[in-house]
Amino acid sequence: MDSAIERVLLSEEEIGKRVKELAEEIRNDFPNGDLILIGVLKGSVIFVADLMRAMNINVTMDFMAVSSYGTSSETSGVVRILKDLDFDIEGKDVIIAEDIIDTGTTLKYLYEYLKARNPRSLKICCLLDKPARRKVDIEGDYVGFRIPDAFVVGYGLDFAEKYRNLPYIGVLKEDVYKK
Ligand SMILES: O=P(O)(O)OC[C@H]1O[C@H](OP(=O)(O)OP(=O)(O)O)[C@H](O)[C@@H]1O
Ligand code: HPA
Ligand SMILES: [Mg+2]
Repeated sequence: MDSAIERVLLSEEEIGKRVKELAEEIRNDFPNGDLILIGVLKGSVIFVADLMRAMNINVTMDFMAVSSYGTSSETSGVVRILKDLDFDIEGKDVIIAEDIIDTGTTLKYLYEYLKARNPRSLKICCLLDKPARRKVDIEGDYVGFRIPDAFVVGYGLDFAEKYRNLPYIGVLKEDVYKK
């Protein structure tokens, strides 16, 4: 285990199993496929890659880049769009795939922003949900795990751009981010 990690919250096996279940839930809701899966850079990259391969239906992948955390462990509350979609989503079935809903600031902003482009349907799929920290009213339609209020890294999630490549999700030691 990496020395910056206090404890493993979700093992590689637990994550893999749950991602497959989420993919199946989505496939059951959209059996004809033709979905657009929108990943939110960079945290969702590993989740999106695993989720779409487990779905077994036609999906198109696109990414948006927004940033509110920068290199900190606290959200700035201001969401900036750094990269917009490559495709038009009007009349399409769209799922936003996120690694985590924490305060909800990022997803709330993104949801309203994409809704205004008139997709046929717009759903939220998030691997992790930290309800204790929520500041705005937003819920995932497909939620992997509800987790306690701790700063977590791994499986795409970073602290100051590090630890994204850990295969598990772990709680970061406090002295690493409170220094
Ligand atoms: O619910 P919130 O409080 O808004 O937090 C969740 C968002 O914050 C993180 O992104 P970050 O801005 O760190 O970018 P990254 O994905 O590149 O790490 C995370 O990946 C989510 O997108
Ligand atoms: O717990 C977290 N870990 C990493 N990035 C995050 N962005 C919001 N919450 C988190
Ligand atoms: Mg981050």
